Amino acid sequence: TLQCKENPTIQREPYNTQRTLQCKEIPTIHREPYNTQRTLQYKENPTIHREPYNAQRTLTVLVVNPVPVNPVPVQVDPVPVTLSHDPVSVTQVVPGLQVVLWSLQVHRVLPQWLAQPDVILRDIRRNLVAVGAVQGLSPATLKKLQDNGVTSFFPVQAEVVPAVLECVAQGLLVGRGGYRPRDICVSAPTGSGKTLAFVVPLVQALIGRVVCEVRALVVLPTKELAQQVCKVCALYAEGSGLKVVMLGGQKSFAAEQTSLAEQRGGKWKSLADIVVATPGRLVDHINKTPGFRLDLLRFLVIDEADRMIDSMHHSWLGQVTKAVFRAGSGSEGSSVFRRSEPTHITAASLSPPQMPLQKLLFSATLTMNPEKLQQLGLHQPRLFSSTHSGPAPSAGPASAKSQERFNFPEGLTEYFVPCTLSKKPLLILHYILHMKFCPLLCFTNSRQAAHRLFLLVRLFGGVEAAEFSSRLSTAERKHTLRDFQHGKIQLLICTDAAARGIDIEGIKCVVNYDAPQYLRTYIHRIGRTARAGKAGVAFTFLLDVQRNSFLKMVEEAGSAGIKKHSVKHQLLKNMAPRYETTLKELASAIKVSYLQANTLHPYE
Ligand SMILES: Nc1ncnc2c1ncn2[C@@H]1O[C@H](COP(=O)(O)OP(=O)(O)OP(=O)(O)O)[C@@H](O)[C@H]1O
Repeated sequence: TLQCKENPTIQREPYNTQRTLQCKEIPTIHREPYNTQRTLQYKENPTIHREPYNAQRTLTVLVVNPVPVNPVPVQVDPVPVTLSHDPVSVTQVVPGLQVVLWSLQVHRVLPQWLAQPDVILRDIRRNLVAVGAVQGLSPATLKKLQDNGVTSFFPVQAEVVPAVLECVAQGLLVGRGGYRPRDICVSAPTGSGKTLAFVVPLVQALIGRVVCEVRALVVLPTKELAQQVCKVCALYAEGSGLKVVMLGGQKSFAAEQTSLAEQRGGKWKSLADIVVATPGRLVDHINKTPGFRLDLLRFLVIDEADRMIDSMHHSWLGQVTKAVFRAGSGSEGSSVFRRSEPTHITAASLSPPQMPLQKLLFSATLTMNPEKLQQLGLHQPRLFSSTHSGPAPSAGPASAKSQERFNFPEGLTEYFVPCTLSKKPLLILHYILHMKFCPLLCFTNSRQAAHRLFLLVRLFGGVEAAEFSSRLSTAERKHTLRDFQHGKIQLLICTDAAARGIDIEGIKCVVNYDAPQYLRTYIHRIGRTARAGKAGVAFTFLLDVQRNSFLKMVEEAGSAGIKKHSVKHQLLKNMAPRYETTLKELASAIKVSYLQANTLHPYE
């Protein structure tokens, strides 16, 4: 009998910190002096929810140099083993055997909720569902959808809208069957309609509220995205009495404070039901705005969730959670429903009922890494996904990363364009001027590169171009996006500031002028086209040195196939003389702009 004990200092699971794995070899060890390595497997019950990220362990026993037959069974003392991804080796000298080496290796097995999601069909056009056929929608919601021209739901909406509505079918306090509602995670391709999948049920759930309090909070990574989602919320809340407030720094801090709460009769009253915010601004208001309370928050929507998890080092979620379960907050005195941070479920903890906080996560590239998702403290999560999970990520972060697979929009065609550094500007001009790919969204890897390319295209002439990056002020960025949307700009040269979530109708072509370094970046960039079931093309310019690794990355990620698109040298040749002149003009333009920048900001 071999026994190993887990190190009791493992903190991740509050109520079960030590286990004993017992493995018995059958028959006893002395039968095989020539076969010195065996694998014993101990499988954990996969239904155990307390431990979402590792459900299977392998104990490998290596018996070195066994002595001849010894009929007495070998008893090995329990040895504490710290759980880790790498095999942990322990050496013991055991009577009857010279040395026993054994190791405990953790095999990461995806928990059931991640391995077997509710499937979202990918093909939007062929899987539209008439809104009237979707369960749980109120007549007011149906009317609103009709007014906004939505007659059918996209697959993600047809799955997620009823699932959220089911959680509030018995009111905001309890979910289905009287239980705390499960958190919901949604992984569906770019442009598949995730925004309406949460806006519609949120508005319907809150429409009957009596007192105005912040009950829904939507957090997004950038101002532009927050503004876009805020617009959709406002559109669906219009006429319902629900108030939607945006906190993203578009207005001054004081103006945002005024829109959140006001003092009446010596008491603070909320002026917002739904708040759409960027994390930084949100935390500022939590800490500095009197009357801004989250202690009745019912829904926390985290859009672009994988990116928001990456920004967790700023601890915005911790601040939100603190505000949600703030002890001694105003509502505690006035409400019969006290609120405390959920811990173990006991009969006492369920009475009186308290307002549950339900988290809804959305992304086109939602991480399937349970350890990352763990940071969000999800409650019995339910996953809706259009991606079929691959094999469980094996040990170690590197291998887990390389196996990530995502779904690409159905109508997207991907190409790579072999090129050299000097040919890239000519190629982009060729795409616009000769191939008439307009409007064209072009991504570079830095704001300097975007600016240089913008100057070059402008000097070359014949193309209405603009740049979009952090070089521009918020107002300039807003105007640029609007002009692009209205067709006044043919070529928008941008950084990854425009890669996520931005929804501009009519973009038929995306060009990765600089190949993206990360798969997620690629997926979000190319996802600016082929939205809402429409067709679109994406080109990626690849230098020879980038080619193999990039193509491997894209293929492994689940791309339907990336084709080669070569542009004949002859086609670019005609533009070459003008291009040479432009390059010279560009050199002096950059010099001038550098000198100007240094005169204006001599210390930068
Ligand atoms: N049921 C529908 N009928 C018609 N158009 C819709 C419907 N649902 C969404 N759309 C449109 O589809 C487009 C894409 O939707 P949305 O921006 O919500 O996609 P997304 O999944 O959030 O994309 P991303 O991952 O890039 O953020 C929007 O222009 C939206 O108005």
